[in-house]
Formats: sequence, structure tokens, C-alpha cells
Amino acid sequence: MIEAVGLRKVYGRKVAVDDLSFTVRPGIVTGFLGPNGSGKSTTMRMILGLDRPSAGRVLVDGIPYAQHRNPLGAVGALLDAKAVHTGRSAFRHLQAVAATAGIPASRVGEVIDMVGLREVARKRAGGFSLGMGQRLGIASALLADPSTVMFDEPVNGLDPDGILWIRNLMKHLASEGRAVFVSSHLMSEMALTADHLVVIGRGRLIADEPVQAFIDRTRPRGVTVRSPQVEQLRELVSAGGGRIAPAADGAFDVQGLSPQQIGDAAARAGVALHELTPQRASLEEAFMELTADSVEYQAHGAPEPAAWAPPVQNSPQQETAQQKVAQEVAR
Ligand SMILES: Nc1ncnc2c1ncn2[C@@H]1O[C@H](COP(=O)(O)OP(=O)(O)OP(=O)(O)O)[C@@H](O)[C@H]1O
Repeated sequence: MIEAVGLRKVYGRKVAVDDLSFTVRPGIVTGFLGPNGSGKSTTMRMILGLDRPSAGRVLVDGIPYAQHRNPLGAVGALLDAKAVHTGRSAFRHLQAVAATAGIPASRVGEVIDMVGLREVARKRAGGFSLGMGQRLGIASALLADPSTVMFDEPVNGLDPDGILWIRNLMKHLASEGRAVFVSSHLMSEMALTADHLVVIGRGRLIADEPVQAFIDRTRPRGVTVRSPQVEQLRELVSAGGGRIAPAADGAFDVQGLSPQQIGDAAARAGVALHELTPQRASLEEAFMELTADSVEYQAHGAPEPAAWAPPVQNSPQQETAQQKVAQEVAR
């Protein structure tokens, strides 16, 4: 479980994260969304103690990450899947991580099986494809059987099989009672994976709520209607103050009236309806609508990805156990 309270991070004059409070609960997948440069990576780094908050605090299972006696068992993180450039085999790499963190060697085989790398476990990890590297990074994150897992853009660059695998894995990890916190730019993917959303814009909280509640906050959509009595349908919509326009496949798009108003009016007028479907915003549409004011980089009014994201520098004091393990393993 992760609890952020009044979290703030300032780089020089840039406020990257501003008074951010949210909770990542066990047993569900929480999606972390925000336009480019909105502060997602900075927030994740603060959760792991890799960046020091300018104000506020973030706790993992009740205490700061850095104070955990077994930090890898508190949070298993995959922040940069491409970070594993090793001449060692996947097996030796995981063995080294396990040895450094005091994890029994027997666990290595277990996580290799969990991520489906058994066949290639003895091959040099440096030669792995992006998808295999991603699996290895996840195996490493799961070694200490963490109560919280945190993945930054885990499906970036993966093929459909890899995306499906990660989606199912995250759901599975949540079903085991873990808190799962995952950032992604792929809204359609988040809609399929996340139960809950934390949405930020310009470092500030926009939403901390279930996916459907977030979507329901968008402006009202129209209603798709089908009827064999087209003229009567037009008349009753106009009489009710709505607007009607032809849509695909012989259906009509009705604006300004609710499904209930259309259905009741049709019943009163004896007009048969073959379809009466409220149109719902997709998560992508909801995200665009609700973060429109929070997009930092815009061209001609349209959102555009950040062209520049500076590397984050850490002071030696900010190193955590996770970094030390990474250094140990890279040797
Ligand atoms: N070390 C740093 N020094 C100065 N500014 C920084 C530093 N790290 C991040 N920033 C700035 O803080 C803001 C938030 O950056 P961050 O990388 O956390 O956003 P993000 O939501 O992860 O972006 P993206 O989706 O593009 O990865 C951005 O404006 C970024 O330029």
C-alpha cells in the first residue's frame, strides 16, 4: 500500500509535483495517468526514495520506503526496463540480485517460471529482445515477493502478446492481494487493466477514483437509437427538444435527451425502438477532456508529447537499497 500526502517536488524554479495526495490500495490495479511531463516518474522516484520530496511525504505500508528493513519485499519496481544490460544470463543476473538482497536462491527458479523465461534463462540477458528484457525486469521486481509492485510504462514497445501477458500478470498480482501501481500512456490498455485511477496534470491531482467514476465525469454524450418508424422518431425527438442526426448502419444519434426521455416518449407515441444505447466516453476521451487544461506541451491547441525529459540526478545520500542492488548486480 502506498500513501502520498501533500507530496511536492521542486527542481529549481520548476514545480514537478505539487501537493499530491493519493492512496494505492492492495488487491486492485491502480493506473497512474498524466500527460507528458506531468510528474509521474518524479512521483514514482519519490515513492522509492530516489528523489527527496521538497515537502509532504510518501509511505509504503506505513513507513518511508528507505526505512524498510526489507525494501525489496516492500516494493518491487520496474522503472526502466532497458536498464538490464548485462553480459550475464538471466539466471545469473537474478541469482546476483537474490544474493545481494538475502533472498534464497530457490526463489530464482520460481520467478523465472512466473515470467516464462525458463527456455532462455541460461542465455546472455544483454541479447534479449525488449519483451524478454521486460520479463526479466519483472522477475527481478518479484524476487522478494513484494506486497506492492510498481511499473513505469511496462507495455511500451511490446507486441500484442507481450501486452496481454503484462495485463494478465498485473491482474493476477492484484488478485493475490498486492497493491499494483502502473503508469501508462496507452489509455485503451489502462481501461482494460486498471480498477482505479490516479490522474495528475502539471504535478497536481486531477482524479483519485474508480475508472468508471472518472469516465462518468465527462460531459454528457448522446444516445444511439434505431427504429423502423423513422419519421415518428424524428418528430418525437424534435417535440422533446432534442436533436437527431443519421449515424452509421441506419441508426440515429440523438443529442439533448436522455435514454429514459426518448424511451418514454416513444412508448407514449407507440413508436417501436430497436435500439436505445447511451453513448459513453472512452477512457481516452475522458482523459483528453479532463486533462485538457493540464497539458504542458501543446502545439496549435493539440496535445503533443514532451520533446525533452532531462535525466534525474541523485545525490549519494539519496541512494536506496534498490539502487545498491542494481549497482552490485551491474558489477
Ligand atoms: N532532474 C530534473 N531537473 C529539472 N526538471 C526535471 C527533472 N526531472 C523532471 N523534471 C521536470 O519535472 C516535470 C515532471 O517530469 P516527469 O518526468 O516526472 O514527468 P512524467 O509525467 O513522468 O513525464 P513522461 O510521461 O513524459 O515520462 C517535467 O516538466 C520535467 O521536465
